Amino acid sequence: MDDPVLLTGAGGRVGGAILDGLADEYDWRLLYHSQPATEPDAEFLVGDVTDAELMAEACEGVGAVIHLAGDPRPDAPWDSVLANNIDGTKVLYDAAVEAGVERFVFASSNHAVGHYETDRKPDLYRADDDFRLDGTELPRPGNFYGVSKAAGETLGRFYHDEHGIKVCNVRIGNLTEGHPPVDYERGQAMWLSHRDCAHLHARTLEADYEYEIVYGISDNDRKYYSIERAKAVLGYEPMDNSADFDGRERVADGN
Ligand SMILES: NC(=O)C1=CN([C@@H]2O[C@H](COP(=O)(O)OP(=O)(O)OC[C@H]3O[C@@H](n4cnc5c(N)ncnc54)[C@H](O)[C@@H]3O)[C@@H](O)[C@H]2O)C=CC1
Ligand SMILES: O=C1O[C@H](COP(=O)(O)O)[C@@H](O)[C@H](O)[C@H]1O
Repeated sequence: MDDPVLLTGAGGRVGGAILDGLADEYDWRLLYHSQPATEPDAEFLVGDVTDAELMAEACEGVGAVIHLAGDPRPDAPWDSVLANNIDGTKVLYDAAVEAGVERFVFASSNHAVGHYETDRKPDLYRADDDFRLDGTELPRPGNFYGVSKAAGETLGRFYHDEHGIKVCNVRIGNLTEGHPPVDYERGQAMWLSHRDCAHLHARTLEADYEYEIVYGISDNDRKYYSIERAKAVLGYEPMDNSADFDGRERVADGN
């Protein structure tokens, strides 16, 4: 991707992981919700994704959008996900299509499919369980936040079919820095390390696809999300595995 890349939610956790790994790799245009504490090294804007005029400005001349901005709380109330996640994504898609943006990468979530776990937990969190979701299944959100992520994926389906924009929905697992979640089997099964997060998003900017739903987790021994689609379509080559950690300590380097 030679053209500038718009990164919304740049000041958040996922945005930090992407910029840590890829700051020098792309010509970034960053969207912050409020004025960042330190001056970013890249071009930036401040405002809300529901602001259509600002999103038109944000999308002008960009080749790709990585859309992270939104309310990330699994227990977020309906009013918040409706405005920040659903309406914000729709406003940004409109601006991207109008500006002729080539591809749109959407931060979806494990919570879009949370209810597949209901009758299978805790077994599916364990390494010897071979149940896998692969992205072809229908959404089964476990909360309104998950509903908003399923809605974002469906908006992408519409804008792809209607306008031809390339869309990659990444159902992100649980991003934590340095080590997987401690004493949390679900989190270890869906851990996404910072470097795998950055690499995966680089692949979403480089690979050839039309409309995709992939899972964004590291290559954990415990897993119930398949990463085969991300490997095959995007060329994702994760480096980390939550099984290599004992609590906060890396005790092996299996991958
Ligand atoms: N951190 C994780 O493990 C996961 C994150 N995700 C998704 O990834 C995205 C980023 O998540 P995090 O970085 O963890 O959250 P975060 O809260 O650290 O970052 C989100 C950023 O978006 C901004 N934002 C929120 N509403 C906005 C609006 N209306 N307009 C402009 N900016 C707005 C916030 O100010 C914040 O800087 C979210 O869409 C979240 O749902 C999905 C699955 C897992
Ligand atoms: O989508 C998200 O998922 C992760 C993992 O969910 P959790 O319920 O196991 O914590 C969550 O940490 C993150 O905040 C959220 O945006």
